[in-house]
Amino acid sequence: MAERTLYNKIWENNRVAELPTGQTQLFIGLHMIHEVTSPQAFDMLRERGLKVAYPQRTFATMDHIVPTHSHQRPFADGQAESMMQAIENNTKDYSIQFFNFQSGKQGVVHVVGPELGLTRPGMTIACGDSHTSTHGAFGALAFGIGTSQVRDVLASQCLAMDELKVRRIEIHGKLGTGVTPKDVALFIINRLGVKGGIGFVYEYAGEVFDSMSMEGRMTVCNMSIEGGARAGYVNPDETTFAYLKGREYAPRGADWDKAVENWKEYASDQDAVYDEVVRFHASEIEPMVTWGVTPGQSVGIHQNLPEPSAMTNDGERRSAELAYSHMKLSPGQKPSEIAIDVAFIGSCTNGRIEDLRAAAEVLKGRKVDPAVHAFVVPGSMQVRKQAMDEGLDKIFTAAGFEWREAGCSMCLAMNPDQLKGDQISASSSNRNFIGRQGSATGRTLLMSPAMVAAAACNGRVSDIRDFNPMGEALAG
Ligand SMILES: CC(C)[C@H](C(=O)O)[C@@H](O)C(=O)O
Ligand code: SF4
Repeated sequence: MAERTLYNKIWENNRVAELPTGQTQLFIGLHMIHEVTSPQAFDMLRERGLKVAYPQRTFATMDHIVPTHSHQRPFADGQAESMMQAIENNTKDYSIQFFNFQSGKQGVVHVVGPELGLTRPGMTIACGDSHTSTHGAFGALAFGIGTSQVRDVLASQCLAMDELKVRRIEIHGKLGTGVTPKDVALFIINRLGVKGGIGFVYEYAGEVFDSMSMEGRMTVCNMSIEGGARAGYVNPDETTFAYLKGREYAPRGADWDKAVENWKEYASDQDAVYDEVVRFHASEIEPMVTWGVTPGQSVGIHQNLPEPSAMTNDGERRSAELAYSHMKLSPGQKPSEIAIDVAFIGSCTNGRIEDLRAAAEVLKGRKVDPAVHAFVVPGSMQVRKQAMDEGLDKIFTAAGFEWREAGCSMCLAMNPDQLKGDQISASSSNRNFIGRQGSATGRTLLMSPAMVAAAACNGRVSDIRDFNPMGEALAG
């Protein structure tokens, strides 16, 4: 038998049955829900008189619609308030643990699961949200599902799934100064395409991932879906175990040692067989910024924006032309010529403590350009608290950033945080689709949190490497 990947092992371990459709019935170890994709799923359960099969395996939070100026109830927006009430009632009726404001644990679902130690190696994880791939950073098999599948998981703790192929993406060497996991994610998508991962799970490997923090691995796994992959993972290692140790839901005492031994077994075998292997070198990766309307339309900070006429692929060229007309940018421009109106730091891609630390490091002793509206939205209440314990909130506010409550905020703008007109944002989020940040003509530039901070201070897209940590721009 061929040696197995982590994907093969988790799949086989959780296989319940082969279905007549050719799909596999897969057991789901952890199910997370939020207020947007769960209400109809509960309605469907009620209509059929079904119970939740394993309520102790589902955990709820709310994130998308939460206002970030204040968590004060009732919310000013009646629709947001009623979505909030729906999740309160549903979790109560079906005895599901709900991380509400009072718990101090509310936040973006993909920040909350890992930080509470709910996300663990070797698990199958599902959530009605495309960025569920984030949890793969722990060596879990985690995928986003639709509302009818949320119903299926609630009712049976199982999903009918098609088998996926595995592409191993190796990045060798060491990342240069100022090059972050976000740049790695944008680089991979740029090279392999926004549809390149369709039908695949991505296994991220090589020195770059071996030496990456859990926060960084989460950033990269989070964006697997932006490259078309249904899921992405990093094999569990000592970094994974160190992150999990002592977390609220992580095993303790003798159970901990047993769990670690078991988790190690899930890592892909040395000679595992992959459907594809792709290799890059870290030295190819620069700080990245998107210029278009897909996360694949990006350049290194010192490259000029590309010429559509030079693109040999028709679809790519048309997409670039559309992007230029929406973005009001031109081929050949330099990223540093793009002025910004809004700076947003947050989201399940880059709203964790390390992201906030990296941005605060840039902002120490600096001021936001007066023309820029800058705000930071911690990914969860726990991230927010930790940041305040470290004094990061003071650095942000002294620089001119607003310090907000936890939520999805302007990542998706299903709340009052929205671009106006054709404003341009420098954003640490994951999608730059047309209309994504609340205005049909709004424009989004994706980049790392440190790059957002730098852009906020300069009023335009900037190379993070031109800043030193002491608050002065480096000469030259
Ligand atoms: C609202 C939700 C279904 C959606 C998703 O699935 O990803 C959102 O989180 C997003 O980032 O676009
Ligand atoms: S932060 Fe953004 S990407 Fe993440 S779940 Fe919320 S809306 Fe989706």
